[in-house]
Amino acid sequence: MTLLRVEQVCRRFGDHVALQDVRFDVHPGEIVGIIGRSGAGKTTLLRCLSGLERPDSGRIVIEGQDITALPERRLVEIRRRIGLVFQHFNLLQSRSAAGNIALPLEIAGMPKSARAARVADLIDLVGLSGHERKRPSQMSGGQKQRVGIARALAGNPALLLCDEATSALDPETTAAILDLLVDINRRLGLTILLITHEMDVIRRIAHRVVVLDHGRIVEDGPVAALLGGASRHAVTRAFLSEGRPRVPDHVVAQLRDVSFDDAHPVVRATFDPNAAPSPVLSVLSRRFGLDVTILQATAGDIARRPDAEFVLRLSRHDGDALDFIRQASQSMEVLGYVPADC
Ligand SMILES: Nc1ncnc2c1ncn2[C@@H]1O[C@H](COP(=O)(O)OP(=O)(O)OP(=O)(O)O)[C@@H](O)[C@H]1O
Repeated sequence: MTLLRVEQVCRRFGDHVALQDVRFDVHPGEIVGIIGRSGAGKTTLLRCLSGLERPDSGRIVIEGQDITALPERRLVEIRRRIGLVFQHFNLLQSRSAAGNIALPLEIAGMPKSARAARVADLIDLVGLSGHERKRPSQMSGGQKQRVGIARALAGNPALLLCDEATSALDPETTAAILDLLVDINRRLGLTILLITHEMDVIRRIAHRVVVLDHGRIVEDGPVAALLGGASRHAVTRAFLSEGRPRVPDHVVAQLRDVSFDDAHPVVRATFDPNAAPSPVLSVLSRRFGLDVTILQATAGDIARRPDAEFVLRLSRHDGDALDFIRQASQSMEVLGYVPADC
């Protein structure tokens, strides 16, 4: 079953094409990240998905309803099925945390007692107990975003659309808000679509990533597969290289694409610590007679699965040894070759 289907969506502003033939599906319970550089069309897509803007052509089908064909009056009902979380929270300064969360319920005409109970549940869900009476000016960025998320969840949406929801937050608060989104996804089975320009956000919580570039989708696939080296597009590779172990500058300066006499291959390999352990480095040394230098290493978290990534320099080119690393690792790529004295 598909919760959201985007079919051949196009949107132009004068001569400028902001979205071109955009198509993807989102299934119930998925966390999908849409990533793109500035001007890629993310905001335009989000505005189309939330019914704030109509595409020039194509269809956007939410729970079987084509929202591009609906009159404004019916669109209001569909918008209730979508919760929106904003980068700058968009809270009413004159209202408390509880008052902000209650607002969509008031607008929907929910009776006062039911409203109070629902708000109390939401405050609890987003971890804001004890802060319900605070005004936005008395809250931290993370607390304000928790209010924003609770308000978006108030109407029991089928889909949560997050527009750069953590871009205004520091790294620690970002991690806490992303943890909250994962928790909500797991506990409520809620489908989440994140719009971001930060690969780290995708890496941490998304199941699938859609890469948008110049208004077109250039990649759509499981996060683990793309991080594992399945990506083909330069824009995706540029995003993926963010936050990965940096190849030392003196190595980059001497890195060549093709092998040469006495060349030392430089290899990037990712290992899953949950997989059966394998003494990779000592096998390379004993079986293949290679010296292995660790140039960089990092331990991370890909879509909640631990991983470890290394940049290694081998003492000589050996096709069988490279095949061995490929088989022993989750993903492996030869970055290039450096001279012996590098
Ligand atoms: N109302 C508009 N009128 C004219 N051009 C627009 C309008 N809205 C967006 N655009 C253009 O469409 C393109 C996509 O813009 P959009 O805001 O969707 O990109 P974005 O990926 O969200 O960028 P950012 O990350 O910088 O917010 C840009 O070139 C932008 O200048």
